[in-house]
Amino acid sequence: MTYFLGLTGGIASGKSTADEFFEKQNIPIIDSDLIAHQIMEVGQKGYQAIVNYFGSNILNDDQTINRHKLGGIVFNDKTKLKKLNEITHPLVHQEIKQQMERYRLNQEKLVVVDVPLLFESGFESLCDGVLVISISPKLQVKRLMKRNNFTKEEALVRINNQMPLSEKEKRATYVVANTGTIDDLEKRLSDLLQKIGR
Ligand SMILES: CC(C)(COP(=O)(O)OP(=O)(O)OC[C@H]1O[C@@H](n2cnc3c(N)ncnc32)[C@H](O)[C@@H]1O)[C@@H](O)C(=O)NCCC(=O)NCCS
Ligand SMILES: Nc1ncnc2c1ncn2[C@@H]1O[C@H](COP(=O)(O)OP(=O)(O)OP(=O)(O)O)[C@@H](O)[C@H]1O
Repeated sequence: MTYFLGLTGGIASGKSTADEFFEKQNIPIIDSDLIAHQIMEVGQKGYQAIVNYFGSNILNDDQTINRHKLGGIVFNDKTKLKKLNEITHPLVHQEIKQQMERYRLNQEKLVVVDVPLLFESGFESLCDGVLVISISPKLQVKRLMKRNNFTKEEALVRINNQMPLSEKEKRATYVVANTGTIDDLEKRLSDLLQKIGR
């Protein structure tokens, strides 16, 4: 039986950094951010619906969707974020489920399913356990500002568009703090794999 480990957390809490560790252990990852990006590529299922709703001003010169610009729009307008979610989420969820089914059929032992909005979209019921990567609000702001070159205000807007990390921690099966170095995180994840026994 495949064990599906849901992986979630807040924006910039360290999910992708955790994925890098799991990849090094040859554990397959289903990456929903990547899937969301793929479905909005030119000619893919989400592209036209997004352009129809948001208009051609969100396009780059080569007709690809400018995600930075789109992010700037939706994270400052709840109605537009809701609309983007309505377009993208069914497509993303369908692809995640298909990938899960393929791994199940291949009798893969452990698969990590990285879904930033896992609890918000009720995905925990499809997972055998959920790991939340947690950090303090202060560190989250700091890492997000540094990675995305955001002002503090821009970082807070993104964070506040998500379920509070403290709420996610309450709902988690496992919580791993990413408050130290990346080596510390890897050690904690390694201990977790021992615990899960895979
Ligand atoms: C708004 C978009 C274009 C911004 O793209 P960008 O490349 O700048 O960011 P990226 O996709 O890498 O997301 C970074 C992080 O933002 C957060 N985030 C992304 N989408 C959302 C959302 N709809 N609501 C709240 N937080 C979100 C997540 O923590 C995610 O890990 C993009 O995030 C998007 O299309 N979002 C809608 C689809 C979605 O919900 N994706 C999340 C996985 S299902
Ligand atoms: N332990 C750590 N020490 C220092 N920097 C870290 C640590 N863990 C992650 N980072 C950095 O913090 C930033 C956010 O981490 P990461 O991209 O893994 O978060 P994420 O949860 O995947 O973000 P998103 O929700 O946007 O997908 C990155 O720049 C990453 O390199």
